[in-house]
Amino acid sequence: MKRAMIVGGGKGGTALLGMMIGHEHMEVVGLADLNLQAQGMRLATTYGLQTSSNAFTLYEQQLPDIVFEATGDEAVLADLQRHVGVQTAVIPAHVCNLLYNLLIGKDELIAELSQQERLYHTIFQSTHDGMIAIDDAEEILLFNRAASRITDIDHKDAIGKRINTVMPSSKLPRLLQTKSMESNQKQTFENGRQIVTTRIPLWIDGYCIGALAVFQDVTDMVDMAAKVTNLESVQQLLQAIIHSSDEAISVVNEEGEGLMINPAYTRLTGLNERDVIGKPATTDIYEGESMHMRTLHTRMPVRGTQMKVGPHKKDVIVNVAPILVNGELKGSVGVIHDVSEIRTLTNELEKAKRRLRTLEAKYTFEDIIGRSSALAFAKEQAFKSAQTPVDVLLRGQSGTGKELFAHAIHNESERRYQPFIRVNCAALSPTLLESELFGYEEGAFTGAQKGGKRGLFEEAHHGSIFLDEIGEVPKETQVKLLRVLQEKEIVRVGGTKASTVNVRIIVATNVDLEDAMRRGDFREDLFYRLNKMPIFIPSLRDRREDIPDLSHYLLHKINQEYGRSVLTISERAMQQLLSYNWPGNVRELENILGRAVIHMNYADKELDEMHLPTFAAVEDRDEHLLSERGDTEGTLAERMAQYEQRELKGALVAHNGNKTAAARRLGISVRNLYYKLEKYGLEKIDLQ
Ligand SMILES: Nc1ncnc2c1ncn2[C@@H]1O[C@H](COP(=O)(O)OP(=O)(O)OP(=O)(O)O)[C@@H](O)[C@H]1O
Repeated sequence: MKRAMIVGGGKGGTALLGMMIGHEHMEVVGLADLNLQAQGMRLATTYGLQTSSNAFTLYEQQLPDIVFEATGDEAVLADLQRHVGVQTAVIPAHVCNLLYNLLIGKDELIAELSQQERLYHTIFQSTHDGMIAIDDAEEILLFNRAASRITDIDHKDAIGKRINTVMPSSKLPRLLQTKSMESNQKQTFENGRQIVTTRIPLWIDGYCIGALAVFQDVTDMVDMAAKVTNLESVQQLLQAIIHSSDEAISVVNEEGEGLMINPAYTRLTGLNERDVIGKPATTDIYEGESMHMRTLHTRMPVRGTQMKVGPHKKDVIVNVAPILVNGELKGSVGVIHDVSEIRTLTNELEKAKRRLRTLEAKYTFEDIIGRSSALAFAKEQAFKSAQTPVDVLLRGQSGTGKELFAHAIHNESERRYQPFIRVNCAALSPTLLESELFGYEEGAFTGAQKGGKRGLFEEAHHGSIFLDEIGEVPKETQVKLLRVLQEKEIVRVGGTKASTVNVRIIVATNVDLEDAMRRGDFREDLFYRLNKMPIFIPSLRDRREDIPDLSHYLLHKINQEYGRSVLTISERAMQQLLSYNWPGNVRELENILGRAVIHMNYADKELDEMHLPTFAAVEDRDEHLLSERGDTEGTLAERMAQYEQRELKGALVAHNGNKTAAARRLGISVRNLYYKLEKYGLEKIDLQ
């Protein structure tokens, strides 16, 4: 064991003395200083050391092997060396100071430390941050409790060891070279703990005497952050999925309070987040019991519940499922499928199918435009009769929409998927009409088809037959019709066997049937049989309030037919349309609008007065034709003939030369009209 003497009894010497007490190779034998401090004195006295204010005297008394100079006063040391040649070592003042401040484990010394120093020590040991200091030889000077906890290394195994032998991954030695601070560096220790550390070079009096690391264990934080980040991204993902869905989705918590909805939900129900989030689902959009609440109570999914939701009472199907996490109820999620569109499409499809099947019955009650009470009454009667098997008589002027009604009745009845056969009784000769309606047996007449032919009544079996212009049916055929109406039986032309047909008969006429009866042209029994369910379709002039709606509807129809895009009708044009008398009813309105659109430029978007014919002129011409009546001389027959000619001309003018329409308006057959025009030389009448 070497005998050591310490020169410098201030803090540095005291600290050095403290370090060496109990050292296995070194025995301190004296402490010399001009100005010995109280702590040094006490420590020396406790351990029975010699103290002196004169280093030479003390040397001579103790004759140590080595003299440590702990104050940095190298002059004293140099003198000693020169005079006695003893081995000396200089402990720089900063090292001494560091030792003094950081010295641990020597309870006696600690007890001597000042209040402030004790406070530093307590903080240093109790701080949650790990602290490791090394000296300029990379040896660990300092290793606090937190450092032990984080590194799993006992401070006793660390103090005094080279840091890399204890902690191979330590970057602290690097600072001795770089001498620059490294803040908030991430590092993973050998035991897997992750830390964030700040490494600080230690400077005293311009010397870098070591390095200090202050670090925190962030392993738990990193784990948590990873979890949080993960959770956040999962939540965002979930939200993105829910938001992009076209199905309306709502999520509630276990209490049934709204947590989340998507835009589709708002679109469907009209409710936004403010109305739903945090609000109880007990008073939600659904009629009756809340599906969410039912699911939360039963913990069972609810599937395929049909409901009507939102301001527009849309048809929806609701599915709700409980949200169970590890068997614990966390809420429920509801998905609402809007099926109204599917319903509409299905209806459209049905309509299309119907059209295909029946070829003819294209219109429904929705296609009958007009809100006037007169039309509404007729529609209501027709609608009601459609629900029953009753045969219907449609009456009204030409062009009022009788055929439209016949279609609508068929399509509203339970026969809608069965045939709808339309027959224009005025367009066929009496014999042809009979064979068409009732069919014929083989050899019934010359040219009759081999094997005979089914009649239209048979074709219409289970469906409806629409006999238009019933007033034109010859009297012989009327008898047969009566039989069908009464017995639902037909006998083919040339046949004897009656066969049953299940047909609803809808007939229409613009002829005054009572008058025809009086004239003997129409059978009374047939009339009364038909008159069970008469429906009168009002003339357009008697429901002028329907003209705007009808005009726009027809304009749209014309646009589609002609590939045009006329959007509006000007105020003045509408006034014109409203003031006209409409002898040709809706058909005439459609014709006039159609002609106007044809004459418009492609760029024109508004139908104006100038596009319409001069109604005044049309009416004047009618007036003129009528006023001529009074001035005419001649016999009754001549005057009758003249009157007839004017009526014929008037009807042709009103219908723009359309002979079928003119004949309809006059209540005569087309054949008859041709005959009369020929008779009066009016075939090439100038309509302008
Ligand atoms: N209320 C209405 N809504 C929409 N379009 C209508 C309406 N009434 C008639 N129309 C249209 O007017 C035209 C004439 O109608 P329809 O052929 O049904 O009349 P009608 O009374 O049967 O005529 P006619 O006695 O000359 O046979 C058709 O193109 C029809 O679509």
